[in-house]
Amino acid sequence: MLHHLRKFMYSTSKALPLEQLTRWGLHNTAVIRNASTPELYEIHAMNPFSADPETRQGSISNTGAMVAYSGKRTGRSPKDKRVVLDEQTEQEIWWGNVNIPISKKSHNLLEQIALKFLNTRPRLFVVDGYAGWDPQSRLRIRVFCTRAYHALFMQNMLIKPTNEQLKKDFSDDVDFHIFNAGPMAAPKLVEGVGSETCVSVNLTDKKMVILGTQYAGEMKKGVFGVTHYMFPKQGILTLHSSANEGEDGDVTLLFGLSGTGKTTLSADPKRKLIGDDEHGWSDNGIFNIEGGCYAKCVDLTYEKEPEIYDAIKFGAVLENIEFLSKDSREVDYNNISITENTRVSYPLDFIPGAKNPAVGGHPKNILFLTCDAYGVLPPVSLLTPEQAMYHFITGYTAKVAGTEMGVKEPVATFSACFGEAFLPLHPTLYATMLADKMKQHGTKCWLINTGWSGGKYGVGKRMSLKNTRSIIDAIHSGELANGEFDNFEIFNLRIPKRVTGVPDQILHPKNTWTNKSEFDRTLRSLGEKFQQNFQKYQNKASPEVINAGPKL
Ligand SMILES: Nc1ncnc2c1ncn2[C@@H]1O[C@H](COP(=O)(O)OP(=O)(O)O)[C@@H](O)[C@H]1O
Ligand SMILES: C=C(OP(=O)(O)O)C(=O)O
Repeated sequence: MLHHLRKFMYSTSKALPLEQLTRWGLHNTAVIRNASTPELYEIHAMNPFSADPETRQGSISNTGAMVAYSGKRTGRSPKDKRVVLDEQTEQEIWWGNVNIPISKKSHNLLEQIALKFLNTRPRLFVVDGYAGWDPQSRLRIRVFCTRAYHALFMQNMLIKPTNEQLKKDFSDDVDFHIFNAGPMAAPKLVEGVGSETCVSVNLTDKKMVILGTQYAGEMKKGVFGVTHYMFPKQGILTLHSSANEGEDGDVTLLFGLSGTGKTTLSADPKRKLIGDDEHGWSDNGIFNIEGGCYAKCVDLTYEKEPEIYDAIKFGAVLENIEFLSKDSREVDYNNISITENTRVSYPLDFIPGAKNPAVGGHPKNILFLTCDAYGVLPPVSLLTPEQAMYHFITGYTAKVAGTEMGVKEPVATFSACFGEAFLPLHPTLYATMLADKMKQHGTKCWLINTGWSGGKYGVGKRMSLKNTRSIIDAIHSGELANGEFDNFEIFNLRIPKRVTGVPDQILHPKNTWTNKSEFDRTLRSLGEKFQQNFQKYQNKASPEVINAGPKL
């Protein structure tokens, strides 16, 4: 049966030139490159509902999405990420907690182990695609992996080349390789490896090895990290943001850490989606780095997020969800027994009206989304250019449960550029580029709290999506920029007096707290945390930017 299937499946029309395999010592003969979605579904569904959660391939949902399980790791593993320290990277990289060094020798050992694994699997998938919609600066990415789910995921997340482009751009070398041997544990005996998981990047030789994690997000964020290294060298700023475009062509960027609302809020029926997570800002404007979206689907309902709900169909990949019943294959979005970080990946064009090509002009508005677990930051405030720099470098939010392993409830965190985990270079480099571009294009910047209101986590409630959406509508209509403002104490932010569709009393968060002195204490304590955090940037930031922070 398997033999028959193989003969049937492995068409040679998209075959990879042999030397592109042998140069790595790859001799697996069952190679499938840029497989069609049905082919991937057939392979994927061969082993549904295996008793062993580590190996179960998965199944298909009642709406036609591929359903897959990533095993033990259901979020990214930032503590297990390594970057090769060599002559080139030694001076360039922002070494520390985010970029943990590993020797070239160890990386090469991991690569050899991964290649052995790829050689011994029943089949090897190759995914070739672009990162970046701007033809002038796009990167050619090649992924080797052994699970149909990973192949479909990356075929969604990279920009799909036509058969002609495949021949022209992907026959020789490419710009970056990913060797995904995720189902195999990392050998702890290799120096520099800290656990059974290791994601090791060699920025000089442009390759990445994944061992001991099958969480698909590791691949897409791996590509993002590389663009953060390569694009700024060409004057292109990389952004951990979503982007959309209004009827008049005005572009908005929505920055934010995981779970703050980039994907949810950028899917807006009144605006065209450019992308939900990763963008570049060049002299030509904004371009999406990806070909697809990767949305959280915990508690998803049609009523709250119709565009995302409807995107869960044939060609989408649902990761780590449970069914309401196995008979119906209907998905239970409220079930978090596997993880809170249930996800769905789908191509951009699954969102009605998404832009193709996914590019836009220079942004008119930038929204910093922060999910404040203390419930003291206002739902919206307008930032001066100096405050914009301060808050960009600070990158305050609460990490919500799920996306990173080990986070169980919201934890206040400061993540530079709203994406510290993906920055190979020092944050002030990206912050300076942002300041220059904002100044050049007259971009306005707003801080939006999509987190708690009426008290901290456990006491208050998450800001309603309806109110956040009304706030964003009022930014887009120009109502807020032209309206009146009050001053918000300690942080000295301008908060609007009124926003259409939003109750006046929630605009100043103190009004939503029953215990006012507790509010004052919590606000002051958050201000202190900001100041403490900013100390590490004190000698690199200008006095104006330092002065734009909270005053106690
Ligand atoms: N006020 C709000 N604004 C944005 N998202 C909210 C809000 N309240 C609840 N949410 C939920 O928070 C999650 C945001 O996730 P997502 O948009 O995928 O974040 P990101 O793309 O930034 O990682 C979604 O599950 C969304 O339903
Ligand atoms: C997929 C990820 O990003 P986000 O949560 O921002 O979508 C991730 O960080 O693993």
